[in-house]
Amino acid sequence: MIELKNISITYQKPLIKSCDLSFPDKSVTLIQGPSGTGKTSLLYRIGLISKDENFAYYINGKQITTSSEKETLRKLNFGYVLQDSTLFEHYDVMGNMKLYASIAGYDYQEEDYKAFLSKVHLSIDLHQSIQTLSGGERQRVAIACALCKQPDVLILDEITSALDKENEIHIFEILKELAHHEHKCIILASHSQYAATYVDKIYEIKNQEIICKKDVARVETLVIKTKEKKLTFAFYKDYIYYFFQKYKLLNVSILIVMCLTFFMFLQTFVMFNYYENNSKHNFEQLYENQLLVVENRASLYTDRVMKQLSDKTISDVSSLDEDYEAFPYIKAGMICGNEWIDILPYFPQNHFDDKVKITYHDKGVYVSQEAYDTLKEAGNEKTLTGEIMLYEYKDNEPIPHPITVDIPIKGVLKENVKAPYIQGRNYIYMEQSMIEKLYQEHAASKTYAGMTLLTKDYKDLVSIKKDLKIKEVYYNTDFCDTETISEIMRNITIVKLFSIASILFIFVVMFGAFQTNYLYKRNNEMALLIINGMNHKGLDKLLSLESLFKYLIACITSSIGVLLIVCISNLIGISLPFPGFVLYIGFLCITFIMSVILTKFYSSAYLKHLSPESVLRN
Ligand SMILES: Nc1ncnc2c1ncn2[C@@H]1O[C@H](COP(=O)(O)OP(=O)(O)OP(=O)(O)O)[C@@H](O)[C@H]1O
Repeated sequence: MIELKNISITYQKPLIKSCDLSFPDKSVTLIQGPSGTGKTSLLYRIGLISKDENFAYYINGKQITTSSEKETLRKLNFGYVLQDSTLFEHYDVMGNMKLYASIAGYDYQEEDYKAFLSKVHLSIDLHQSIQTLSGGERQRVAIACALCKQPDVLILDEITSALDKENEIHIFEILKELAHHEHKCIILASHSQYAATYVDKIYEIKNQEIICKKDVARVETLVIKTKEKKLTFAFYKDYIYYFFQKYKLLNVSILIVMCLTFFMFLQTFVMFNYYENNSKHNFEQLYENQLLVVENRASLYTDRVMKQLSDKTISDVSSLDEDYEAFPYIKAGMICGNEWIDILPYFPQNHFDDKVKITYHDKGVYVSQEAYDTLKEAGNEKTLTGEIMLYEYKDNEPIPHPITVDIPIKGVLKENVKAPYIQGRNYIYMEQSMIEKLYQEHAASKTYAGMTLLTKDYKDLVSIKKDLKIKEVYYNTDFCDTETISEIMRNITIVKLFSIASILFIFVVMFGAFQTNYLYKRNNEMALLIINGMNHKGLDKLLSLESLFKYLIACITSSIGVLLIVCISNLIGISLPFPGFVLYIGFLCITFIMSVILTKFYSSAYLKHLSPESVLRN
């Protein structure tokens, strides 16, 4: 037996004054009254649909207070057939019955569904669309759906309004049979003139009072089910599938937004990595991963006075942790006419082949344009013939060693090629190994004016510079302008992060707009699910699984899109890199976490404000 004590209903003005009501088991109770007197409002309270808690609710003498008790009752024990809105429009007849059955934890065969339909005297196709049913058929399908939950209590609101007299009477007979033979507690609100004959108890609402007009029901104890079954994965899967069908356009729009965002996100990574690597490569062409260690600030350029490298500086350099190669710098040069030409060392990594204007021989020295002009005037156009000077140090004073050479000139360097060792432009580049060999052969003591350090990459160079600075060792930095490169790289990273943040921001806004729209369109379905006992956790899970499904489709589609673009661009000669595996997994993790958080955020906010009673009334 269901009992409501001290129930009163007031909206802007009082609708029903305080009273006690009871609804016995194995009986049909009718709530009568003129339109607008509060029958539906009362049914929402009896069916635990309303959030109004201004009265005491008892089942078999036990008071029901918590929302989880109410949820379980709605899920397992109550069946509802409410005015116009108990069917899920996008399901067919069997889809609707299946959904109601699975919410309460039942799974039937086709034959069972046909039996439920025949209980309400319907013999329609199980796969007929709900939208094609007549008003009377809809009402009977709605009763069949409620019966699929095998409810102990049936709440029905104006279910015969669309039926002719014969069918109306038929329905009342069915309800009576269900109450008396299947032991259900049936409570209905109806205007029908025939209803009173078939019911056991009648409450009439008149002048804000409820009076019991008839009571032939025996007091029985309601058998209440409490053992809840968890909703199966199949339930969520079917539900999501059907909803994708119903809101195709909206779902496709959400998917397009997600795909575009993911695509832009990946593409930004790919493009920026390409740009970053390209810039690095270009800088490597422009600069050398090289520096010259000298004894003091005055010798930073080797065309100035150079001091001998001290033991302390040599030991400071040899104690560096980085990966590098060190070569002695031997001060060298030659006098040509009235001009002094510096002889500087070059290494295979200096890529002079890209900087040559004229090539004369396969091997030999490179000369600057100015040195070439000086040599040409002296009649030395294609070979370096004459005396060059190599310096060793005695008591810190440079002592020249004149050596006669006849070396071919490999090529003349372009005019814009500046030698970082010196400030002038009159120079000859000779292979380091050749300078060292000549020095070994002619100098008595091996003393050096400096040390050239070569690193494998830019990163090591930056770190060596830092260490040398700490050790207060002087070095020439003109080989590689690390500050400018770092600044440019930093700027690229900032632009990259800013672009990604903008894309994510657009994603959040667009996703939010679509998701909110999507949820509000589903008000009716969500309200029906809540009424039938699905709690917020279940709905949360449903919406999260939907999002996950969309997320997976968007991920796969956009990844294929990016891979295709990279492949096509490589085929047509633009060598875009593939996004790295770690980068890609990172991207998937970030976007997945964002999708989960956003879905949770939007669905929690939405569910918090969703009132099934208001939704049904609209
Ligand atoms: N949430 C609400 N806020 C304000 N007024 C409400 C609310 N819900 C219902 N009402 C009002 O309460 C009155 C009773 O409505 P209710 O639907 O319960 O009546 P009813 O007897 O079922 O009517 P009918 O027979 O026409 O279906 C109506 O005037 C309605 O406008």
